[in-house]
Amino acid sequence: MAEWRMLALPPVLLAPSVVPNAITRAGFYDLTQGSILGYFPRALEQLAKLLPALLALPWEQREVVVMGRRVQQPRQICYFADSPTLTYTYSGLTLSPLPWGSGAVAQIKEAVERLVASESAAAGLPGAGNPSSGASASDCAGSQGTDAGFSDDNGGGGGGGEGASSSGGGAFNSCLLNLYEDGSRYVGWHRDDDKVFGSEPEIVSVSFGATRDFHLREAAAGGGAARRRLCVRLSPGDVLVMRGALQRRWQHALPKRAGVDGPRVSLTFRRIVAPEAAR
Ligand SMILES: O=C(O)CCC(=O)C(=O)O
Ligand SMILES: [Fe+2]
Repeated sequence: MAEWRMLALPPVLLAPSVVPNAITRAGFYDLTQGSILGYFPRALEQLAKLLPALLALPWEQREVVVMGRRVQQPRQICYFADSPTLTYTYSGLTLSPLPWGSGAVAQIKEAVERLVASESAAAGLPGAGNPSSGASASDCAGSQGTDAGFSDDNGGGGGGGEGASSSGGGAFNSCLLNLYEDGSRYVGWHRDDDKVFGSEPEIVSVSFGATRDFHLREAAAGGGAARRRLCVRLSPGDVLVMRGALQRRWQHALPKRAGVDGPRVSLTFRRIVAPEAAR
């Protein structure tokens, strides 16, 4: 039975008999051996009003290569970053970033950075950083007229001046957004363990629109044991932090859900610490 170690104060262990495979309380959890998951329900609920602006972004359904076959992704995506050099390539697809600008995505970015810093500090965890360090929405707003809307002074990755592990907190330098038009749209099991994000990436997601279930499972079970699994129900304004060994030891997915008619948008904030352009 899963018994997740909760890191935040008060140090409450989830009772397996009550919530064996779900996390419903706010806090940081160590799922296994430094695989950190933070869950902050409704933390950015006040930004749910931005859903119409998010839906109006230039979404694209893109083609990827899965096991040698070209297929359309079962969702739409949109990608933002600090600089045009922060491309992101996965499954044969290279994403070229849009600049943050000063709209909904920039607003959410700033709120996410503040939230992660304050929750990390409250839990006594590293990653408290300086919530307004590095590239902020106001930096970008003040830099219109530079390279197609990109700011001059923060290109090249390594946001916040942190080390290559990327778990150090501070500003995010990129964001992959997903649009799931209804319950037939999904993302399959995967890990966001690409080299560009460093060895211990921190990825923070924010959800808006329809409520959907986010699933996690151990990438490999230890010693012949069954893989552990976990489900987190994500509602508008919910924030999920993935840190430490989580991308190495666990996979995640957002499965199809019959009966969900409305769209869901997720923003997944990341730090590119080893830009593809620099290789
Ligand atoms: O939509 C979500 O919450 C998950 C998206 C995800 O896993 C990803 O963008 O890598
Ligand atoms: Fe992911």
